[in-house]
Formats: sequence, structure tokens, C-alpha cells
Amino acid sequence: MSIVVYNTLSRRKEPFQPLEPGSVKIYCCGVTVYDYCHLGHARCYVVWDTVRRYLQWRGYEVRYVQNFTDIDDKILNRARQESTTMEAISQRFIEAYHEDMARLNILKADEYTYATHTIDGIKRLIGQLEQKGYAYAAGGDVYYKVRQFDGYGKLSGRKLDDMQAGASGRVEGVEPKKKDPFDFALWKGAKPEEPAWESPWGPGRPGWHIECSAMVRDRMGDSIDIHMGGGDLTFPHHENEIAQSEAATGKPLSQYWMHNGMVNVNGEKMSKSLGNFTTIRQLLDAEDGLHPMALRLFLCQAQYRKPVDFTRDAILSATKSWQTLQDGLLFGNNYGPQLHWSGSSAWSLDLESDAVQRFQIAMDDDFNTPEAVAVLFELAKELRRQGNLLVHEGKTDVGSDKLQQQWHNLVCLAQILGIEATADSVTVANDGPGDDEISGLIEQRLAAKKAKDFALADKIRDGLTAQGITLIDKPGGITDWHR
Ligand SMILES: Nc1ncnc2c1ncn2[C@@H]1O[C@H](COP(=O)(O)OP(=O)(O)OP(=O)(O)O)[C@@H](O)[C@H]1O
Ligand SMILES: [Zn+2]
Repeated sequence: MSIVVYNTLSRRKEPFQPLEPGSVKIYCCGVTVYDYCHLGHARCYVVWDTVRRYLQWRGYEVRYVQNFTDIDDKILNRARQESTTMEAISQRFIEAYHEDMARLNILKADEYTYATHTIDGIKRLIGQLEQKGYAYAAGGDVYYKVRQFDGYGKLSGRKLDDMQAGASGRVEGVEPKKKDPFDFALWKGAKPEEPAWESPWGPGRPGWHIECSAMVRDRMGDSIDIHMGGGDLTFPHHENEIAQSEAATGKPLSQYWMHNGMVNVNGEKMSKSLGNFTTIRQLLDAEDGLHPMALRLFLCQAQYRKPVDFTRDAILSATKSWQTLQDGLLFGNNYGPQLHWSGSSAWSLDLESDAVQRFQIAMDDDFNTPEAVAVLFELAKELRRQGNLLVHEGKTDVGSDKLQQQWHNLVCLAQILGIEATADSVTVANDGPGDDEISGLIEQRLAAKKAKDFALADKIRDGLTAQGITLIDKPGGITDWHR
């Protein structure tokens, strides 16, 4: 059975068939580096990391390239504000990008490309476009002649005539050098005190759209399998990439175009330029911060093309969900020794099991992570039930080998989604008592019992029960507990 992928270009799901059987070339639009990454970026890169991991698990050799836009007005503005250089600002936020993504367990790209390292490729591409009649120089700038490219609008479904008729406001603010309001800049002539590179059209710097076309071509060739990015980039960025690349090469730039839905705040896209953003580090490092895996799990619980709203309630429920899953993922660490389990290296994923099959069916269907996560929860909840039986009754009702296989399945499937738990990563729900607090209350209860204050002892136990903590009294005055 093959994977099906929703292709923005055809507006439908299509069977996935890479250009070269067995290998997949992916390009993903990266960040413009002038601030810390926010939750929209967390979503974007968690989604694409999950797709990449899944394709790898399905046996494809994946080559994944992502860029940093390190030339941009917004970077220049920030550099001016801080009396520093564009390079210094880019450098700082590229480092921060890597730190934030590592915390979310996002794999490094096979290659990161930088606009500033691609100037030659950009100039070559602009030169070709000019030669073929798709670009014209005008007073130090170079513009792309949009009406010259027949397929313009095929990705976004927009028609130039409709845009003009229906939304004339969108094409206002036109630079006077353009011949047509729809044309866009490939090269921008140097302005005083701005970084500039020499070119056949005079000193200047590249426009944003041409960077990605040139980077794909330089690093991966004329045609790739999947081009990814946020849905906000469909128009104009990706539409313009297609126009540039395909006019120059005469070949399709990408077979599949995939777009993630937006993280919104009060119905509006979270974005650096709108200033309505929460950074990844703010969310994770707050006093009652979210565990990075809780964030990753939360993002996987949404279908990748749909919008997501970040609210306080969503964050609380993400923490609770993560606790349940984490308990399942740590089942072997917590109960393995008691169940006399052998080392986990002897185990492999049971491909015939119902859980693995359902996981695969879900993921094959355009990377349906919410369904895949539901399978993980079923496994985790069953393991929790078995853990409770072990604590209460001293035995499980499933054979030890079967249980170990189930646990192994859970750990491996979660890993395909980039979700992992380590024994030292145990988190406590913001509204629940911590381990130390529980131990303290158990001691107080024992002291109350010794003093024959049974009312107080019961009150302490009932208080814990109300918070989901079960106490188990054992012979010898020992009290075990579990959540
Ligand atoms: N709110 C969001 N939800 C999901 N993806 C997003 C969101 N914001 C940006 N992205 C995606 O993250 C990637 C990098 O985006 P970019 O650096 O342009 O961020 P931005 O916050 O939109 O910045 P700016 O406001 O300056 O355009 C792009 O693929 C973009 O589509
Ligand atoms: Zn891009």
C-alpha cells in the first residue's frame, strides 16, 4: 500500500511516487532570522520533521534541505535598532533556532542553505530569466515579468485578471520602476548604507522569492519531490518560486507541494511581524512551562493542514495528555525489573500487530497524526491498566512477553512521531501534587494514624484521591501510591 499526500497543486490527495524510486528530495522554506522562533514555527517544523521521519521509516532515503533567509529588510531594521550588523543578528537567531528545534526533537536538516551563500546561483538564475525574456532590468533593480509566465496562479488558484478586478487594493503601493503592478523584484538595487553585492545590474541584493528557487536548484537540481512550507507562503512566495524556476528550466519545480495550517491567536496568524507571538522558549521556560514533548504531542494531535489555536486550556490539556503517554513510554523503566524483562534490544516492532497496522494506515493517509496518536494512547492506557494491576494485585492479566512487545511497539511508534520520554523527563501536571509533596502527605497520614487521628488520615487520603492519586497500604506500615 502506498502513501497518499495532499498536493496543494492539484488540490487533492495523490499516491506518493518520488521521481527516483526509493529516494525523496525535500526542500522546506526556513525562517527569516530576525527574532526567536514562535509557536507557529514550532508547528511548521514539527509537522515537517514528522513527515520526514515517517518517510524514512517507510524505507525512503530522504534528503532534506532547509534554508535560512539571512538577507531581509526586517533583519536590517533590527540590526539598525541594535547598532549592529545583519550578520550578527542572523547569527544570533540561527543559533537560537537550532537550540529551540533540538528541544522539540526536530532532526537537523541534511543541509542548511543561506541566502548569503547563494548569491552566485541567484545571479545565474536571474541572468537566465532575463535572457529568456521573463525578467527586465529597471534602474538598478530587476523584475520578474509575471504575465509572461502562462502557469502563473496554478498553485494558489488565483487568476491575475480576477485579482486585478476584485482586489485592486492588493496591487497598490507599486514601485515606479515596475512595468506592471504584478511584477516582483528579483534583484533590488543598493540603497545607501545597506549590504550589497556586485552584479551585472549594479550593486544590490536579491529579492526573497528568488533565493529559494536558486537554493533548490543549486542543492537539489531542477526538480524535487516535495516542497514544504506554511500555508501563508502559498501566495505569493511559492507561486513566484514556481514562476521563476519553471520559466528558467522548463521543468516542474516540485511534484508535490505541501502546506501546514497556521497557528493562530484570536483568529489571526501568529507572526513575528504582527508581534502577536509567544516564543518557543517563553512557553517551555516559564515557571509552569510546558514540557517540550507535551508541545510536540499537542501539535501532532492536530491534522497538519488545519489551523490550531493556542489557549491556556489547550496547554493544560497537552500537559495531561503527555503525562498519560509518558507513563506508557516509561512502563518498562518503571515495571520492567519487577516483570523480569530482558534487555529491550532483543525486541523489534511487531508489524503484524493491530496497533502498528492502524498507525501505518493513519500515517499513510496524508500523515494523519491525530489518528496515529490515538493508537499511541490506546497502547499507553492499556499499559497503565496493567501497571495498576501490578501495584494493586501483584500481577498483570497479560503475559509478560506480550506486555513487553506492547511496550516496545509504543516506544517505537512514538519515536516515528519524534516523541520520546526519558526517565528523568517525568513531569507533573501543573494542577497536581509532585512526588515529594505526595511522600510528605503520606508521612503525615501515617503519623495521624499512629496518633489515632483517623479523621485526619482519611482526609489526607481523600484529598489525594480527588487529585487522581491512589494510596495502597501494605503490611509493615508501608504505603505505595500511583497516579
Ligand atoms: N503562525 C504560523 N503557523 C504555522 N506556520 C507558520 C506560522 N508563522 C510562520 N510559519 C511558517 O514558518 C516558516 C518561517 O516563517 P517566517 O520566518 O516568515 O515567520 P513569520 O513569523 O511569518 O515572520 P514574518 O512575520 O516576518 O513573515 C514558514 O514556512 C512559515 O509559513
Ligand atoms: Zn522559500
